[in-house]
Amino acid sequence: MTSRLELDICVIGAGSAGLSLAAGAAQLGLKVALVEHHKMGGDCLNYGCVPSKSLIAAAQVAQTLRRADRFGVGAAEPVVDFAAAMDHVRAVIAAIAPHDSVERFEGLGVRVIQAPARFVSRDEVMAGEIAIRARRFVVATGSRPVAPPVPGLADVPYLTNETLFSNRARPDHLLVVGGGPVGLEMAQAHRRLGARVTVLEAARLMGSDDPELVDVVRRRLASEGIELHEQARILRVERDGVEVAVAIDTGSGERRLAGSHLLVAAGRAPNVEQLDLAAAGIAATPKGITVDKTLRTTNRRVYAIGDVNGLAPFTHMAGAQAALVIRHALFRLPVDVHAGPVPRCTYTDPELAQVGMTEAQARAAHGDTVRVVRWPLTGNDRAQAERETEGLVKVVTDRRGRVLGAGIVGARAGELVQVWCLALARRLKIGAVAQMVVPYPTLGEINKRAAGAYFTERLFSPRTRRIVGWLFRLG
Ligand SMILES: Cc1cc2nc3c(=O)[nH]c(=O)nc-3n(C[C@H](O)[C@H](O)[C@H](O)COP(=O)(O)OP(=O)(O)OC[C@H]3O[C@@H](n4cnc5c(N)ncnc54)[C@H](O)[C@@H]3O)c2cc1C
Ligand SMILES: NC(=O)c1ccc[n+]([C@@H]2O[C@H](COP(=O)([O-])OP(=O)(O)OC[C@H]3O[C@@H](n4cnc5c(N)ncnc54)[C@H](O)[C@@H]3O)[C@@H](O)[C@H]2O)c1
Repeated sequence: MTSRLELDICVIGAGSAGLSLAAGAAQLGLKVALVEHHKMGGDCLNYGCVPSKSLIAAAQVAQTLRRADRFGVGAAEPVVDFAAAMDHVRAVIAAIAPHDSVERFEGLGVRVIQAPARFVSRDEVMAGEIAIRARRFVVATGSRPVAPPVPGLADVPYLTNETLFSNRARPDHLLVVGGGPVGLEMAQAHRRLGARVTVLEAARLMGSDDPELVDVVRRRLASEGIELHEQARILRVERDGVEVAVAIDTGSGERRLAGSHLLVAAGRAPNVEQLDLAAAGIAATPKGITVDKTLRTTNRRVYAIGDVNGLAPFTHMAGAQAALVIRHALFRLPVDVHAGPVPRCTYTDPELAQVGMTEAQARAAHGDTVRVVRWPLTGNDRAQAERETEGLVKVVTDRRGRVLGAGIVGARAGELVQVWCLALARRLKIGAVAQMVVPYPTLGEINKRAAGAYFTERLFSPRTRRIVGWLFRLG
């Protein structure tokens, strides 16, 4: 029997975006419902960030053992219990799950409804047997892995991020389709845990990142024994006994690669099919629900945040978009989703982090007036101490020194990039970072040194030397 609910806000989807929105709105005193048809926590907790970073951590331990002799500690080929590594992944998910749980959200005053939601009109949603009317709806239904249109793919068993972390037997040979963040993070983790790994990428690895920085990652992956095929067009996929075989066009002919497992990590599609968006007058493209700068859809009562709008498919951006909707819908403040920087980090080893424009984007926008400064990790004492000297920071500014973007490849790049996130968010000039006093010896010093490099030429120029000489002799 249908029951009715009248609310201030109805949030559809309990992933990173929906949870942040529901928690914020409920704590501000609104009557909120959160509708989720599957697992609380969505992709990030169950099939995305959390399991992938947990597996990467296990793989890092294995790699540290292998390379311990550089520190005078006996190196050993680690004995990897793959199922136990997956138990570790499960345990991390379980440790974080209470934070995203029904119990916690009900404790915050949110009505959690575990059912699929769909629009029935511009201002009503059906969630199972509950008809919900609300002043505002927020669609936060996320995305799912896409299967590329490869002949034969539908007829072979393959893994995606939704099934990979349930696999408890180490693949003998993992074939990975896609050289984006999912493909590369998981390729390296599996390689380090003892699998043979081959990556097949249709274009180039990490296509949206700065090629100079990607090169450092590429070299490391190859040196660890991962077979990388870029510009590889997959012709077909087929079964080969118990194995899966992929035929690729290498440009100079066909090549056949057989593996024990196939992971498809070839991009994402928004979860919109079940929502009956047309019933609510909400427009969408294959990339996601169409939103304006306030994250409102073509139905002004409805917002769309997180992966489902296709703007910036990252957990931190899902949270940031939830905060914008709270500002706009609850506090009636102006917001612009395009105004702030979008940082990202791929957690390969070395990590590759980027915020703001890459050099190519900056040159396209500002021409040759941009300035580029770099600082290598070899020039950092802490990196030397830890034998983590591969990588660099690269900062791009406009001609007045305003920071346009920064990219870092190296150990803990995701942590190191944060100062540049602040610089971009506050529209700082590079001098602000150069003047910062930071503890020695830290990896973070590379940021200050890169910023300092911007001024080196001018600081130690003949003109400055003349001025200093003159000033010094004055007294
Ligand atoms: C392997 C992997 C690793 C990743 N690693 C990182 C990382 O390190 N850092 C990072 O920032 N990002 C990472 N991401 C991306 C990140 O996971 C996503 O950007 C984030 O989870 C998006 O959150 P969301 O709330 O928009 O969607 P989701 O987390 O997908 O949540 C959407 C929720 O809506 C529910 N839902 C869908 N349709 C309906 C319906 N009709 N009714 C009710 N409920 C519905 C779903 O069940 C789901 O729970 C990773 C992604 C993957 C796949
Ligand atoms: N560290 C992180 O922040 C992190 C980690 C993992 C995933 N994510 C997010 O998850 C999303 C999905 O990641 P992803 O890596 O699956 O997608 P992606 O779109 O970033 O990369 C997919 C790659 O697959 C390639 N590809 C597509 N079709 C192919 C084919 N037929 N044959 C060979 N290669 C093909 C593409 O050229 C591309 O390089 C991303 O948007 C990312 O933001 C983030």
